[in-house]
Amino acid sequence: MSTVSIIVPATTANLGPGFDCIGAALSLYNEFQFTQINTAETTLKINVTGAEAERVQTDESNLLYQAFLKFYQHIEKTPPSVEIDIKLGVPLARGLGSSATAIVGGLVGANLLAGEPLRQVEVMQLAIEMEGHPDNVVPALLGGCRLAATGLILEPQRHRERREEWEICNIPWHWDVIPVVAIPDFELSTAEARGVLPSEYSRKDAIFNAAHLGLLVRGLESGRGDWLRVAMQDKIHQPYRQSLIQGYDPVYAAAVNAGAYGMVISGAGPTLLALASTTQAESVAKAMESAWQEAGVKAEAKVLKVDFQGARRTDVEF
Ligand SMILES: Nc1ncnc2c1ncn2[C@@H]1O[C@H](COP(=O)(O)OP(=O)(O)O)[C@@H](O)[C@H]1O
Ligand SMILES: N[C@@H](CCOP(=O)(O)O)C(=O)O
Repeated sequence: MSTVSIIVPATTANLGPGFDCIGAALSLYNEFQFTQINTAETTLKINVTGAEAERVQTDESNLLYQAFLKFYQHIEKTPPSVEIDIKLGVPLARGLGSSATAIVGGLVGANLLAGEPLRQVEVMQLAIEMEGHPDNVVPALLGGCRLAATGLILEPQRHRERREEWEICNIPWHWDVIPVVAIPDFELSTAEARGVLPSEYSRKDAIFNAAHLGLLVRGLESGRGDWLRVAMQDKIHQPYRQSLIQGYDPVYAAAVNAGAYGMVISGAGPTLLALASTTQAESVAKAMESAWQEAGVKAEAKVLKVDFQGARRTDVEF
């Protein structure tokens, strides 16, 4: 019988203008333990603890287990019987990458149990395939703030474009840029929040986001609040999602009035993310929480750190 324990950080994806391509890992964690059991037939037992534990499936449809199965399918081996313990620290369906923790957790746990036949880059590839976009699974796996892009190869004879492998770029994060999240007590599924987005955009909006993403990267690196204030604006997803988030406008006003550089929707929402200096972060958190409460929504705000390690094993010392 062998056991591995890992933690996987929450993420905040998009950061305003970087829809589907940039995200950062945060100091909020899900913990997963995998115990391999030797039985003739493949069996599964899942135990879940923590807030909203009853909302997580404990059968084969569990997303963590789906990722575990995908790993074994990929290496063309029969999955072993396993008991999985899940300790939830990342709230579900709030735009903090709970699904990414499950996908990364299932793949990393399976890889460790199997004796690490896959390299980290291969695990990452599988995770992106499962999630459908890289901006939450990549920082969840690697930690830090990461930008992901692929090259496209034209295949004229087949009338299509094919993706090359992902290029992952580490985006330096200035020590005085502090992530503050305000998490409301209602859920918004990523699928629903993607469903309200248009399929095409104007050239004006594309140029707006290209410029703002460039400025965001330099703002995060330099810690320049004047750049971040402008850079966090976006025309690709936020204008369409704000109406799904009751209280967005007053919480935005409260965050900026309390000294935040700016505020954006975290991932697909409904959590709202402000970036602020160390000296302002606590007051920004309090202001966001109260504004949300005044708008009739119970919410909890947290001053977090960027997690620079990503998914990691916790049952062995390195
Ligand atoms: N620890 C977990 N174990 C299993 N499944 C999970 C876990 N965390 C999240 N999920 C699945 O992911 C879903 C939420 O995904 P999603 O709507 O993308 O929101 P989020 O923004 O939190 O990633 C949950 O409803 C659940 O099905
Ligand atoms: N780019 C995606 C990110 C979804 O992140 P999540 O944390 O909400 O799962 C999107 O905005 O749809």
